[in-house]
Amino acid sequence: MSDLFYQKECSSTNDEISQVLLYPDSNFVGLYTFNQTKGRGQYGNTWISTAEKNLAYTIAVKTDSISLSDFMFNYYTAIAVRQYIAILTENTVKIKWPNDIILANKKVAGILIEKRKYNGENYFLIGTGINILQEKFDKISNAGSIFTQTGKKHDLQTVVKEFHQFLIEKFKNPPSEIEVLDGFNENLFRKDEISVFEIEGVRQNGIIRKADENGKIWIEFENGLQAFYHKEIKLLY
Ligand SMILES: O=C(O)CCCC[C@@H]1SC[C@@H]2NC(=O)N[C@@H]21
Repeated sequence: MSDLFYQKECSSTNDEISQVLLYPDSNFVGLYTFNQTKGRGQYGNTWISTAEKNLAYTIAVKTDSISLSDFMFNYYTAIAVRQYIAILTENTVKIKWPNDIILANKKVAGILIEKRKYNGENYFLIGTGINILQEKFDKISNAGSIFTQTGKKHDLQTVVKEFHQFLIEKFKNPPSEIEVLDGFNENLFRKDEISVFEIEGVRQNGIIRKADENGKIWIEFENGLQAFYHKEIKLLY
């Protein structure tokens, strides 16, 4: 059964989705709110969102319905969210490795993928926060919303319904791993451009060349190519 549930207020859609995964055959079930009070980001960070301005959404997908490796599924999710926001905004949208969604140089969406077992079934919980109408952001943050970046105000209910259908379609029809990797690299933020990175507190210029099938990013420095895992390197932008 694929359904979409709404909660007026919710701690975290990734945590509360268990309440709506009622049957062993539940798959592609979504839960959303516009008022998430304990949003979680990657690596134990918090995800803070202004009430009634942004979308917090989680879709539960059975792991055995996905043929991609975890790294590739992570990339594929970023590709799908990127594509949806590009279609919605009619703008260029990029993926900042490993899975932040960038519109006009600001992060407008973040993705948190977790694996959990409910009713004896293993699920990917794909949580996406999309900043849609929020007007003000911390000046030093790299965050923005679709509104701050395009000047357009989208209807939250319309967006979530379209987004849910879009993701179901994508997850039911995943392409090959080669296509995922190519699609990811085609939309990689700051690929082939000189950027500033921070490695163990030291700043260095380098050029992003590619993301690989093991989840690493390859960056060219003066002394050659080097590969990094997430958190080993920070792109300053
Ligand atoms: O960029 C990140 O660190 C990931 C942020 C993910 C936020 C979304 S909002 C919906 C879902 N529920 C959560 O608590 N987190 C994810």
